[in-house]
Amino acid sequence: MFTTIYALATAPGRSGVAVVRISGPEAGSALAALTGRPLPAPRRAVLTKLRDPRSGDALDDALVLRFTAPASFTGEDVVELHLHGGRAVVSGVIEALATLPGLRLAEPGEFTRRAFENGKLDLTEAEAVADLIDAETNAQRRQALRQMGGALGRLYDGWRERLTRALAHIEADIDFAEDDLPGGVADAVRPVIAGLAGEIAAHLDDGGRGERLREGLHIAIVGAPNAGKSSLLNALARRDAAIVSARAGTTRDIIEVHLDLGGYPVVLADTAGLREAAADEVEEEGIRRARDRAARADVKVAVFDATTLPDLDPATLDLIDRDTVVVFNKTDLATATDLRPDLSPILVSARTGAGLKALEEKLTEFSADRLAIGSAPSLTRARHRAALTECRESLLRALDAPLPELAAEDVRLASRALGRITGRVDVEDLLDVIFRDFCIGK
Ligand SMILES: Nc1nc2c(c(=O)[nH]1)N(C=O)[C@@H](CNc1ccc(C(=O)N[C@@H](CCC(=O)O)C(=O)O)cc1)CN2
Ligand SMILES: Nc1nc2c(ncn2[C@@H]2O[C@H](COP(=O)(O)OP(=O)(O)OP(=O)(O)O)[C@@H](O)[C@H]2O)c(=O)[nH]1
Ligand SMILES: [Mg+2]
Repeated sequence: MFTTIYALATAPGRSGVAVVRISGPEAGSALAALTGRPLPAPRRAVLTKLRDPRSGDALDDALVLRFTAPASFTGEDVVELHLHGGRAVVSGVIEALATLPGLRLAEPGEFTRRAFENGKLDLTEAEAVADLIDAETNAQRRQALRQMGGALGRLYDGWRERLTRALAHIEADIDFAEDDLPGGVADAVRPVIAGLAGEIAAHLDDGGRGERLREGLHIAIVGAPNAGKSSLLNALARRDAAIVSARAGTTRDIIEVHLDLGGYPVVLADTAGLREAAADEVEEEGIRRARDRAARADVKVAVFDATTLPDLDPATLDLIDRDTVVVFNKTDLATATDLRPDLSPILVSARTGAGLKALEEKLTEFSADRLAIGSAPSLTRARHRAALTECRESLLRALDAPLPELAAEDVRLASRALGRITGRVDVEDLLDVIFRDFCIGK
């Protein structure tokens, strides 16, 4: 039914070891063609010479490993070639595989897609494989591992089972009722549906933490020109990411750096200094982008120049809300910094590094507050959120339905919405979109 696919599973380029993975019915014969020997026992690594089957040219002394269907990652016959990670070794092996009948290069995510299609993983677990590969911080890794272990899928499958039973109840009522049906859903089923609608609402009302943990918390640095925003970004990033100069209006484009704050992923953005009289239309556009980023950020760092105290830039003051950390910068130059305790400013010097640790701690606190996940699994994608919202709406409609037949149809829709998240029902149209974002070889 499936062709046999192959791809480099490790990162491209020169490396210590490179792994080429082959999956499908011809995986074993491909291995035999490269070694010219009988197949090794499954799940046993064997050191062997690989040769180009046409020329007999030596390709590598490799460690090879095979898995037999269905006991493999994809559920198919799988062969792994653990090669010396030289470019010519890898390209030689890939070219040799290309000449074998019934084999073709895998598309991004195709191994994992096959694992899904062979029932090894549900869709949330497959998505978690991609998330684990993309995980850059401990908290992201923990969330991905939990989902890959099936926690989210089990939650949704459990809900779906409850709906299946509720549906059976409603259908029995329809079958056995006398001519005069009482309207709507029977009293026995009502609390089941209402209860589930409530659980889904609570699950949805998580402040988007699972999704944010995947994407990273967006923090925008805002303030007047020359306040030291770019200097602060560089100090927090510990590299020279943004241009710093004594001229007001230096930064125009948004400069992003990725930080790991106590295991939480953060996308920190430097923005153009806010002022009324922009020097030109380029700076004007920069300020527009700065305001836009500030509006969309999860958290803002409002930077003020402490040397101008007690004057504080009004445009920056305007942006302060409960998601804002106030920073007084250039405290190495300022004399009076004990003003405006109402703003709880963090006193820093981007130049000397004073106060940066306190700022990092404050931002870590914000990140933990916005991103920390509890013991229950969180939804991690807009796709999950949309399906759950649809599910809940169908359940609420079922409760209001004037006829049991209509209620049954709404419960069916609700159940299908859940089934689409885990990939139990009609997902064909979704799969291309989901697996497109995977790495090649995964
Ligand atoms: N060399 C190598 N390392 C790897 C992978 C791989 O494919 N190859 N993985 C790939 O992502 C991950 C491990 N994931 C795997 C998941 C399932 C099976 C597997 O053989 N499953 C069988 C048998 C289960 C068992 O023995 O308990 C099965 O599910 O039936 C293998 C690897 C990470 N490390
Ligand atoms: N003494 C002192 N100077 C600083 C400090 N932080 C920044 N500066 C200086 O202030 C000037 C402006 O710094 P930038 O980081 O470019 O300021 P900015 O807020 O990014 O400015 P724009 O991009 O124009 O909005 C530069 O000359 C910096 O060296 C500080 O903590 N102490
Ligand atoms: Mg700047």
